Amino acid sequence: MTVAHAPARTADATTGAAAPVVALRGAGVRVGGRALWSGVDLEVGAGEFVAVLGPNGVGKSTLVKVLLGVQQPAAGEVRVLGARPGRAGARVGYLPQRRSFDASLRLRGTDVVRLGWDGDRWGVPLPFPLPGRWGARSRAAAERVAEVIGLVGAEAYADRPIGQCSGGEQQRLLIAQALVRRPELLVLDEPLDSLDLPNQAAVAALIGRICRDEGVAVVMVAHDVNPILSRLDRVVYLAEGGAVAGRPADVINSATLSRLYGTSVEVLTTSDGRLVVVGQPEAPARHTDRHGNAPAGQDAASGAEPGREGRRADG
Ligand SMILES: Nc1ncnc2c1ncn2[C@@H]1O[C@H](COP(=O)(O)OP(=O)(O)OP(=O)(O)O)[C@@H](O)[C@H]1O
Repeated sequence: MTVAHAPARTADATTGAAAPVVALRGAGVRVGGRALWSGVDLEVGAGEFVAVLGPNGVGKSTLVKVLLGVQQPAAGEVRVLGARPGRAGARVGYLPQRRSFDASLRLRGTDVVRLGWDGDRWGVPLPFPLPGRWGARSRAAAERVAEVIGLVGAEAYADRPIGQCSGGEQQRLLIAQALVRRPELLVLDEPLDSLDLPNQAAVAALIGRICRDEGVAVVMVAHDVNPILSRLDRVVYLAEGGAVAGRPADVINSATLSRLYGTSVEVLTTSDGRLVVVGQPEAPARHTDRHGNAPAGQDAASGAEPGREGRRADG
């Protein structure tokens, strides 16, 4: 895989040698007795931004689970911050896919961010100051919470109940929650999902800034690569049985994707520089739920033959 510049490294827990933030070598995974993807080679250095792309159901969220240590790889080697996945604790921040809050939820944005600091130990923070050492810890937490709320630009609505914040505002607060313990790696599962275009652009810019200015490595599952395309260092494109990783231009092109999927895939560039992938094989039949009740042989969304509809990369 082409690496634009040498990734910054951390010490490997076993060997003591310098190690990238994330390293997958020949990694593969099986769920429910079925191989999802295999042969994934990927290195992510400090401050690098990498997107995980591929059709629905191909195993993007499963790759996230592998990085978090929740899902064991079936093949190859996976290291996160120089250790086996799941060992890095607060050094890894995580934003799960599709979280929504009930409008009547009383928890404020600030409380949600604070849960990222000590929610695993204390639940919702106490509303009164604590004395002594606990007071100092509590003040440090409050300062860090205020700092990350500033970092994501959420000051104006952080004291509002989270359920009354917009989708974009909630997403910024959840990113702040994932950042509050100063992670070196941020793993984001479709953080732009269900946001409108201006909010997609704003949250993408925020994530890019976190990478560049804070030196945090970001691995982000994306349904549409376009909002983040200009900010990415690398992409990993998953397919049933295979994968390809590299710089966006080296991966998201007709020749590479046709080779990966074993069928003719066209990557078109629109006049405003957006990528559209045409002919990418649709997800396996398991994902019929995402396509309504289309008649056999017809896709509900596009009316096209399954797997032949145009879609933005990756879609
Ligand atoms: N524990 C499990 N047992 C059996 N199958 C599973 C399990 N977890 C996930 N799967 C299946 O593995 C496949 C990959 O799931 P995953 O959520 O990783 O895909 P994805 O690429 O993130 O999909 P999407 O784009 O729709 O979010 C799906 O077909 C899913 O149903």
